[in-house]
Amino acid sequence: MSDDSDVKTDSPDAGQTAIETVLDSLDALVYVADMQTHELLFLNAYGRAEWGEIDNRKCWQVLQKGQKGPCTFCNNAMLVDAEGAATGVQVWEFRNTRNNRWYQCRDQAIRWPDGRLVRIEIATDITDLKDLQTQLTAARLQAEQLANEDALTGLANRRALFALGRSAIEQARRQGHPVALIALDADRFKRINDCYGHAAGDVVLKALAEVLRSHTRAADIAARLGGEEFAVLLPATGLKAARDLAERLRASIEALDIDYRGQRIQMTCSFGVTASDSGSATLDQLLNAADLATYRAKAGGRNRVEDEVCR
Ligand SMILES: Nc1nc2c(ncn2[C@@H]2O[C@H](COP(=O)(O)OP(=O)(O)OP(=O)(O)O)[C@@H](O)[C@H]2O)c(=O)[nH]1
Repeated sequence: MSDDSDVKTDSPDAGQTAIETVLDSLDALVYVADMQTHELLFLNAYGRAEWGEIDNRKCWQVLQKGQKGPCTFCNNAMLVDAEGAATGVQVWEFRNTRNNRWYQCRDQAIRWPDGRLVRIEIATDITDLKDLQTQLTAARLQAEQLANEDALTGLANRRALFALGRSAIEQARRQGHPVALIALDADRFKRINDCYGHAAGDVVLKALAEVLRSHTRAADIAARLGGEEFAVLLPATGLKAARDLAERLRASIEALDIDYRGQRIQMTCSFGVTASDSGSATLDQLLNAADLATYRAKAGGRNRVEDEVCR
């Protein structure tokens, strides 16, 4: 038995209509362009709705913005090999220059009915996915930063000092360089909190961190170990240079005149300095030696620098 619909789908025209119906129903851009001239041979309904009719134009004239010639990123050359045979599907991601949306493009060279090789592209909009990826990357970077950064001062935290410090010390040991550590502890910080309030104490800790930041090199690691305790790890630095730096830090902190809501706050710190000549000490050993020296600085009257060789 044969009815009207059988007759329609059997005819070449009907077949073409069916294929175009399928292509025009896709939630994706499908286009075909001549690989030599870039003449646009087919654009499905999705493409026409987004970029307009073909109107005897080339692919780059329809799909891209303000170009005077073919796209600099055109991948036609990758779609055929040296013998002119199709190389298969090339998948890539691209941000369209006309609508700024992201697409995953699947490109391929195919034989057109008249025998020439043409380029077919199927491109799906992945903008939402890209936005999500961007948000996830930003969130991951932020989480990594938060995990390594002291929230109040923005300095490295204890965890980061250990993570970064171990590799800095390892490098110093391999190169036979010295490595030094300055520990500092705010003097009578409880009084600052008690007199001016905890928020004022926070402002003072931030000012102290700023002094450390402004006196250290990129390779140094300034960290807040917790509370009012800080440390600076100094790669390729011997005891004498570290002591000199600690003295400059001490004087700069003593000279701070912090304005907190109209009140002037001064502070001092006690410093313990240590160094390992050949970089052979561990970070724990450096911290312990610096702690001993800090303890002596506190016991000796505060606002001073003491040192301790780390063996
Ligand atoms: N504002 C503020 N205060 C903090 C923070 N962390 C710790 N502190 C305070 O720092 C003070 C430390 O006090 P202590 O350990 O007694 O030492 P100190 O008063 O500095 O005395 P010395 O170390 O002996 O000179 C405490 O009052 C803590 O509450 C913080 O993040 N912000």
